Amino acid sequence: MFFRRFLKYSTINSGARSIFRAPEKSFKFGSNMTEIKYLTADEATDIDKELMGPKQGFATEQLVELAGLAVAHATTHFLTKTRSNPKPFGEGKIVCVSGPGLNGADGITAARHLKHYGYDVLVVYPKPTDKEIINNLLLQCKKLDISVTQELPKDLNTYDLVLDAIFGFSFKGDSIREPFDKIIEDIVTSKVRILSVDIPSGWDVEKGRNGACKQKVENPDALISLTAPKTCAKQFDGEMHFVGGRFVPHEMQQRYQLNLPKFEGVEDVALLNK
Ligand SMILES: NC(=O)C1=CN([C@@H]2O[C@H](COP(=O)(O)OP(=O)(O)OC[C@H]3O[C@@H](n4cnc5c(N)ncnc54)[C@H](O)[C@@H]3O)[C@@H](O)[C@H]2O)[C@H](O)CC1
Ligand SMILES: [K+]
Repeated sequence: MFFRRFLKYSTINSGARSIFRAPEKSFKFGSNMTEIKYLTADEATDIDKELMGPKQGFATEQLVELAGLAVAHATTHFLTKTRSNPKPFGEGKIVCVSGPGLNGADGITAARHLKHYGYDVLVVYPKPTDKEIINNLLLQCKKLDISVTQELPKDLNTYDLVLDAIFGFSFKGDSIREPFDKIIEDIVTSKVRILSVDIPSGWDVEKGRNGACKQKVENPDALISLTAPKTCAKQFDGEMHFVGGRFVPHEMQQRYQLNLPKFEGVEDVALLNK
């Protein structure tokens, strides 16, 4: 049984580092292969609410920290192992573009971790807020000498990666309001590769790029689905699709039949096969 499981997984090697590549179908003992769960919008919201409510007792800050750390790890895996121009760990310029909600908070948290890893990081936070959680995260970045601006850098094309942390599963509507409409347009028309956090911004949680919104991060190069992939992630056809955030209690995983892949060692991200 273990041998069969082993055969279903492959490892991507890059020097001494490796990351577990899990199949989109994860193994369930004593049964056939069971597909990883793709969440509807309602399921994603329910899981989020339950985790942060009295039933499970997680603080928002805790989940954002765990999500942001997973985003930082997925970013390093992508930049060190991408088929085109991979870079040594800690080398490269990353611009994190953060929206007004918790998707943005995940990105700002990732930016802080990436700076500790040695990356040259810029945070673009276009719409100032009075949310304490976000302002604390921005302060932590500034204390680490990470520049925080409201506009994209003029030399965007010199960056190695854009972290798309603009909108996650609470995005709604058939158009994007200012200033994010222009920002998304500038990102997608640049040459910089994009790693989207949880959902490519502007995609519908279920209909994906076929949703009503015309402005969107149409073709990200990488995606990290947090907690579990949303239905839209079935349409992702970029280079690397990670699932990240190793914090869902086992009972919840079973009740929602998430069928998450096994995370290798201390990894909090797993790469899903396409
Ligand atoms: N599931 C988990 O365990 C965790 C998920 N996390 C991340 O949080 C986001 C969802 O965060 P939320 O705050 O609910 O919303 P968003 O960040 O997706 O965005 C809401 C934000 O966007 C504005 N907005 C909505 N539609 C539009 C529009 N058409 N134009 C302009 N602006 C729009 C809205 O007003 C709000 O301000 C999830 O995806 C994960 O990334 C956390 O990490 C916690 C753990
Ligand atoms: K996003």
